[in-house]
Amino acid sequence: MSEHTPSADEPLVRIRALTTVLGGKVIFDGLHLDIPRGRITAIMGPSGTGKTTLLKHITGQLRADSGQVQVAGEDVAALDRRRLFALREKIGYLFQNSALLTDFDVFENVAFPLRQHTDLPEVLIRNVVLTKLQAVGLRGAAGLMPSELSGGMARRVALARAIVFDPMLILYDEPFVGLDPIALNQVLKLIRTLNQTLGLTSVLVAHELDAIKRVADHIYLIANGKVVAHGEPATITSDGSPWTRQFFGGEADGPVPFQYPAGDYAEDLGFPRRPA
Ligand SMILES: Nc1ncnc2c1ncn2[C@@H]1O[C@H](COP(=O)(O)OP(=O)(O)OP(=O)(O)O)[C@@H](O)[C@H]1O
Repeated sequence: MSEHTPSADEPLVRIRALTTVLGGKVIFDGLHLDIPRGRITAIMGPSGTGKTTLLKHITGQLRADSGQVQVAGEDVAALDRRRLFALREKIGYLFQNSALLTDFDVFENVAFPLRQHTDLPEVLIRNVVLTKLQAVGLRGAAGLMPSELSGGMARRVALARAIVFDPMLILYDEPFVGLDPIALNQVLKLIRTLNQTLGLTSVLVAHELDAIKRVADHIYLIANGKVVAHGEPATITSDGSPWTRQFFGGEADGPVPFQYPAGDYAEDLGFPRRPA
């Protein structure tokens, strides 16, 4: 790809002065953020704050209005189509809904990206798929259909598929939603184990603070288009700032107001205006 060879302690993802406007709304307003290599980084923030949008910037699905998103030393916006696809092959993406193909069994779901993007012989496809299924503990489920899987199993199959190209980076978007405690623990354990054994870098978007505390090395809290807090789970949640107090304390009112901006209440109710 490029001639730039990033060093091991350079962040894998470097976001600088990112500004994004969608539908007339400012989502990011000069966002700065680093995703260090080999670590598990959690991105948290109120609903609609732009967490999924941030993941789309990292994969180059979305262009910024200004600022820069660098992945492995490359400016994502400057990549041509071919190099963008090459970059995307090195990024695994796990969605909340798992997005398995319902007409294909587990084996074929994991094999799908290999069949789409490579000419590997069947024997190698089989080898890769079974290795990935073994890594998520589901080699024995290769012949099951998605309808026969629990929510936790479906999430693990999707994870096997997300690592099929041995990515350098894996993006988890709401991976814990709807999981029972056992499945949640299995997914947490997998995120941690895969990060270590495959030498991955992981980015995790989620709302479940308890789960995040157990798996993430550090947390970015994003609100109003910027990073409002950053730190290790043990310290960030008690740093005393109004943002962390409201977000991690689950307070209904604070920097994120309870009331959506509105006009004058009395006027809305049709009361006569009071003289000034
Ligand atoms: N293509 C688009 N056009 C216009 N607005 C968009 C578009 N995509 C996202 N948005 C808006 O951008 C904001 C951020 O959306 P995003 O899905 O990134 O938030 P989020 O932090 O992931 O939210 P949640 O926690 O609820 O999943 C939302 O207000 C959303 O409505």
